[in-house]
Amino acid sequence: MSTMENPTNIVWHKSPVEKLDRQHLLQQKGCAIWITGLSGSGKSTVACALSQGLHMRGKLTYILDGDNVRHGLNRDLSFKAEDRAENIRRIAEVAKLFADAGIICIASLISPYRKDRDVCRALFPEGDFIEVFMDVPLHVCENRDPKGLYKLARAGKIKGFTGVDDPYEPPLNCEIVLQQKGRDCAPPGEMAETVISYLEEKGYLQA
Ligand SMILES: Nc1ncnc2c1ncn2[C@@H]1O[C@H](COP(=O)(O)OS(=O)(=O)O)[C@@H](OP(=O)(O)O)[C@H]1O
Ligand SMILES: Nc1ncnc2c1ncn2[C@@H]1O[C@H](COP(=O)(O)OP(=O)(O)O)[C@@H](O)[C@H]1O
Repeated sequence: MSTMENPTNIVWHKSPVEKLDRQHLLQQKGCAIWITGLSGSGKSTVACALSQGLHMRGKLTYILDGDNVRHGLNRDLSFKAEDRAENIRRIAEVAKLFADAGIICIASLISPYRKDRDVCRALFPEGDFIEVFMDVPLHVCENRDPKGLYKLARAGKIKGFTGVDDPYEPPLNCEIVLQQKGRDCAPPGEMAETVISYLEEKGYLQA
C-alpha cells in the first residue's frame, strides 16, 4: 500500500505518562501558535519575541520556522503548491507532537493556502490551534526585502514567489490579527504581548 493511505495493522500504544501529566509538570497547556503571512511580514521576528516573552514567564516554547525546517526535515520540498502543502502538513504534525508534549509550539511559515491551514487546524483539539495573521501589506514586505528575494522575484530570477507570481490567501476567521498601526508596524514585543494576553485569557499559561 502507498504511504498516503491509512496505516493498517498498527495499534496506538498508550504511555503511562500522558499529556495532562506533562502539562501539570510544566504548568501550561500545549498548543500550536500558527503564524502565517507574506515573506518579510515579520513572522520570524514575532515568533522570537513571543518565545522570549513566554520564556521569561517560565513557559516552555519551541519555534518551528519554515526557513529552518526546510534545511532539514523538509529539505526535499520545493515551493510548488503540492510541496508547500506537504511542508505545512509535516510542520503541523510536528507541532501536534510538541503540543502533546505540553509545549507551546510556535510555527512560523508563509502557509499561503487557506485549505492547507484548515487541514492543520483539524489535527488539533478545539482551541489548541491558534492562527495568527501578519496583516502587513505586500508593499511594506517588499520594501523591507531583507533577503533580496522580492527583487529577484520581480526580476524573474525566482519563479512562483508568494505575493509576486504565487498566491497568498489571508485567513478569513483567525484567532489573532497583527496589523500595521497607521503607517508603522507595532514593535515585535508589543505584538508578542498581544499573543501572550490571548494565551493568558484562554488559560494556556496554567495547567
Ligand atoms: N518561491 C518562494 N515563495 C516564497 N518564499 C520563498 C520562495 N523561495 C524561497 N523562499 C524563502 O522560503 C521561505 C518560505 O518558506 P515557508 O516554508 O515558510 O513557505 S511555505 O509555507 O511552504 O509557503 C521564505 O522565508 P520568509 O521570508 O521567512 O517567509 C523565503 O525566504
Ligand atoms: N514589527 C516590525 N516592525 C518593523 N520591522 C519589522 C517588524 N518585524 C520584522 N521587521 C523587519 O522585517 C524584516 C522581515 O522580518 P522577518 O521576521 O524575517 O519576516 P518573515 O519571517 O515573515 O519573513 C526584518 O528585516 C525585520 O527586522
